[in-house]
Amino acid sequence: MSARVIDGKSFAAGLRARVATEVAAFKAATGVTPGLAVVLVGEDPASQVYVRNKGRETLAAGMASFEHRMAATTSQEQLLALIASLNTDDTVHGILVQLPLPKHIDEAAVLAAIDPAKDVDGFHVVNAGLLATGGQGLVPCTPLGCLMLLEDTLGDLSGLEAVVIGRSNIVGKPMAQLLLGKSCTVTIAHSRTRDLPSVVRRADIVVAAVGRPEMVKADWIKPGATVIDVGINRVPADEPGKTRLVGDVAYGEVSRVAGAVTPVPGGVGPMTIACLLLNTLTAAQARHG
Ligand SMILES: Nc1nc(=O)c2c([nH]1)NC[C@@H]1CN(c3ccc(C(=O)N[C@@H](CCC(=O)O)C(=O)O)cc3)C=[N+]21
Ligand SMILES: [Mg+2]
Repeated sequence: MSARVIDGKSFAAGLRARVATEVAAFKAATGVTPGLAVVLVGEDPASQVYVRNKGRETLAAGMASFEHRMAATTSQEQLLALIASLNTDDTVHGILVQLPLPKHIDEAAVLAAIDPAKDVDGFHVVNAGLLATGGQGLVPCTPLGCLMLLEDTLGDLSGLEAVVIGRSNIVGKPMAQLLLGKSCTVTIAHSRTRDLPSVVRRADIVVAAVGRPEMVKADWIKPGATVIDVGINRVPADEPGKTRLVGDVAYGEVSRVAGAVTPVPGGVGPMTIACLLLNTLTAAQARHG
C-alpha cells in the first residue's frame, strides 16, 4: 500500500483563486485594495524564499504588496518606528515581520507592537489568546493551512487522536488549539517527550513541526494515519555542493505505512502563503465590513 499524496500545492492554488475572486468583489464594493506589508530585517535564507513567493502571489490575488527590507544592523527602535507607521497606514491591512529577527532585537516586543487587527501571522498575544479561548482572531497561517488539508483529506475530525510534534508558538501550540477546536484528542509532544515513537503510534493525525530532517520514521506511524509534514529543511544533496529540501518526516518509508501524507516541497509550504493572503483579505474585510 502507498499513501495518498496530499497535494498542498494544488489546494493552495485553488484557495488563492478563491481569495482573488473575493478580493475583486471587495474592491468593487468598497473601493479599497487590501494591502500586505512584509518587513524583512537581515538576510535569513528561509525568509528570502518566503518573501520571493509571497510578493508575487499577493499581487496575483489583486492585493497591494509593500516590502520593507532593513539591514541586519537595524535597531529595535527603528523597527518599532516602522511598525508604528504601518499600524496607522490606511493602505496596509496586514503586517508581517519575518522571523527570525537578528539576535539584538527582542522578538516578543516587536510582535506586541503590531496592531492585532493587522497581525496576519496571528502571533500577537491577543490573537493567540483569542484562539485559545475560541474567539474570532487572526489564526497563524501554517496551522490554518494544515487544518484545511486535514479536513479536505478526512472530513470531520471529531474524536480523532492527534499528536502534534513541536511546541512552538508559531506552529505547535496554535495547531493543537485548532485541532482541539475540531474536537480531536490532542497531544503535544516535544524534545523531552518520553518514548516519542509510541506516543506518535497512537495518532490518527500526526503533525510534525520540529525542524529535524526526516526524524519521523515509518515504524512510528499507525497504519492508515494522516501525516502532515511542516518541516522545511535544507540538506546536502547527493551531487556535491547542491542541497535539497526535506521535511521532518522520512517521506519514502512513511508513505508506505500512512494513509495520506504531505510532500515537501509542495505540501504545507504553499498553504502557508495562501493562508497569509486569506488572512490579509479577512483583516481588510474586518476593517471595511
Ligand atoms: N513572520 C513569519 N511568518 C512566516 O510564516 C515565516 C517567517 N516569518 N519566516 C520564515 C518562515 C518560512 N516560511 C515559509 C513558507 C512557505 C514556504 C514555501 O512555500 N515552501 C515551498 C518550497 C520553497 C522552495 O522550493 O524552497 C514548499 O514547501 O513547497 C517556505 C517557507 C514562512 N515563514
Ligand atoms: Mg517546535
